[in-house]
Amino acid sequence: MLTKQAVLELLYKLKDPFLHKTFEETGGVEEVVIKEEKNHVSVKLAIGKTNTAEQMQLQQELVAALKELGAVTVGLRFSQLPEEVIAKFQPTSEEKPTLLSGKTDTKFLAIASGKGGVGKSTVTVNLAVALARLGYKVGVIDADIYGFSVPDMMGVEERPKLNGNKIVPVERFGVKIISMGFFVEDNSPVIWRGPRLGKMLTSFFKEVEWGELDYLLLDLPPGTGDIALDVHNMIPSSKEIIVTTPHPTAAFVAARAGQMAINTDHEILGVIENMSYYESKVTGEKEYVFGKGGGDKLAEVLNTEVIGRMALKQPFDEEGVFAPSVYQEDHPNGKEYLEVAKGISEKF
Ligand SMILES: Nc1ncnc2c1ncn2[C@@H]1O[C@H](COP(=O)(O)OP(=O)(O)OP(=O)(O)O)[C@@H](O)[C@H]1O
Repeated sequence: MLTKQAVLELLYKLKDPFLHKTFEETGGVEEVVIKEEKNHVSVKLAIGKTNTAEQMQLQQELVAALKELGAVTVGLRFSQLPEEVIAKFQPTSEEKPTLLSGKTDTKFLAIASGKGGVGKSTVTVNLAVALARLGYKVGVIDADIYGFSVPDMMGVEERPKLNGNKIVPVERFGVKIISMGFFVEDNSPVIWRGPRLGKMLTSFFKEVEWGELDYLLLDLPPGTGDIALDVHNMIPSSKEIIVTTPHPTAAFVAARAGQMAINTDHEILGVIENMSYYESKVTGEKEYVFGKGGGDKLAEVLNTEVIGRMALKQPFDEEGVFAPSVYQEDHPNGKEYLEVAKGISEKF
């Protein structure tokens, strides 16, 4: 039965993942609200340290346990316990250098688009694989938090493991991947709010055991909203690629994303025009099904160049390999991505 009493009993027994004391001892249960008619429960917990791998694990366990109690939807909010309470249980905490501290040789490459569905994630995934094919050590952060798709596109079914308090990214085609998709249950109704999403993203940099990386690619949320802006501001120094289709309207919208990159001091490396053309299987002729000129127009507006044009074409069917959006090395788009990756590695 989903009652406040039952939820409180459950919470009191759980331990703060950072302080290793029960929430009864730390006094960390701040709020429990139940909406009976919707079988919804929302819980506010104060913990020793927020946005850690341990918090993510606690979230997963908590959602599962609350559902077992009968909750259909769950809202979780975390905040930090007051310093004096933390000090009582944990006298010191040390700040370690991280990927975000600027003491890293990793090059950040963000992939942005003006709107959804133009192929931004497809470009991210294939550029990452192409850079790995060239021998670089590559990571991908799927920062498209609401619309995460990188794991699916690369055919990743497993979830990351923990090593101590660090998250070990999943590796596929030589690319290390981290995605919000790994921390959300399938079709989970967990409600993620704006600021929390931003903090989650920080932990993707700080709490993940990336090892040495030459390139870290970021699949940005589409558009120019808050999250996209948060992400732009969060990365210390990043070059950016803007993806558009050849349609003039798409390019017009993409220009706003480009402007956002410029406003946040991210240098634009170039434009990739995706779904540029369709090559007829019969005549070999190129048909410009989505129009022509969008990429060039965008590049002109942003004072940059078109660094790649990808055909409207699915990857080859490959027996035993499930990666719906990864182009093979001998695929026309696979070859084009390799050229783009070479160009990027020469410039950057
Ligand atoms: N060059 C291409 N040829 C054929 N299909 C493509 C191509 N590029 C992308 N697609 C398909 O188009 C759809 C949208 O692509 P994708 O998810 O990469 O776009 P997106 O811009 O990241 O969208 P969102 O931001 O909404 O997640 C996917 O189904 C993808 O497989």
